[in-house]
Amino acid sequence: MPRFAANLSMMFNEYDFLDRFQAAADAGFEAVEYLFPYDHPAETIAACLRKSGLQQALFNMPPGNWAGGDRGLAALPARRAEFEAAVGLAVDYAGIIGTPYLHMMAGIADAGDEIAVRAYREALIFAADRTEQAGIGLVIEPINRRDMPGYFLNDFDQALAFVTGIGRQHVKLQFDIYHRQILHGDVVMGLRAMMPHIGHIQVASVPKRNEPGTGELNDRAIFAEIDALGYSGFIGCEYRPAGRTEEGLGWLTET
Ligand SMILES: O=C(O)[C@@H](O)C(=O)CO
Ligand SMILES: [Mg+2]
Repeated sequence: MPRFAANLSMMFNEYDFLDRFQAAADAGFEAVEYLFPYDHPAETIAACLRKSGLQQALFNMPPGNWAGGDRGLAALPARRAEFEAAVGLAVDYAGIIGTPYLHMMAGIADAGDEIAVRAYREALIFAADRTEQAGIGLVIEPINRRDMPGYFLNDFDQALAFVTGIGRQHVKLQFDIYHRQILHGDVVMGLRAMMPHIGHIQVASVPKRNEPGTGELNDRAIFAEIDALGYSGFIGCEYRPAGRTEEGLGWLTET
């Protein structure tokens, strides 16, 4: 049975962000992930983890101006200085919070534009160097363009090519089952083919992005496959609960 991390950006939204840690622990989770911790001092987040006895599974590097439409900066050459500062801040936070992985978002850019591709490749090398020095894993995640229109990294083979192209042990793929199903389907074959390069996995039902087991996929069979493939990390529960978070956790005990 895989181990699950509550995604505090989507789950437990009934509570203030800092209270979501204890709520996740009380609900039986042993780990958490979230998009961005940067509204709070890293020491405060670390204290929440300690107090609730939770492990940190993953968080994202600062994405630029999220409210203004930014979804990462890596493929945007004009934002390079801001990107480098974002990597620095994320690594500083990771040093205090502790996390096995940081997720570098790509940004809104044309995946066929050579300038964006070059910028992304260079950004990936920069982030790989900084995270390697800090002893942290780095992941990149293909995201479907229905949820994130114009997102640069929107294909699993494209993402895998960047991972294998850079050829660094600590740079891996973030395999979000929800995005995989929307983009390509063939989830189990994708997991089998890519598992040596997968650093982190996330799950939600398709198409509603609710609790696992409520959509078009047989999530239980997929979890069994992930186990059989020897994945030892956490699966991030990156879903929007259909109702109150705690009331929708039956799938966790049934898995
Ligand atoms: O799947 C997603 O959307 C996330 O994992 C993310 O990092 C950006 O929103
Ligand atoms: Mg995801």
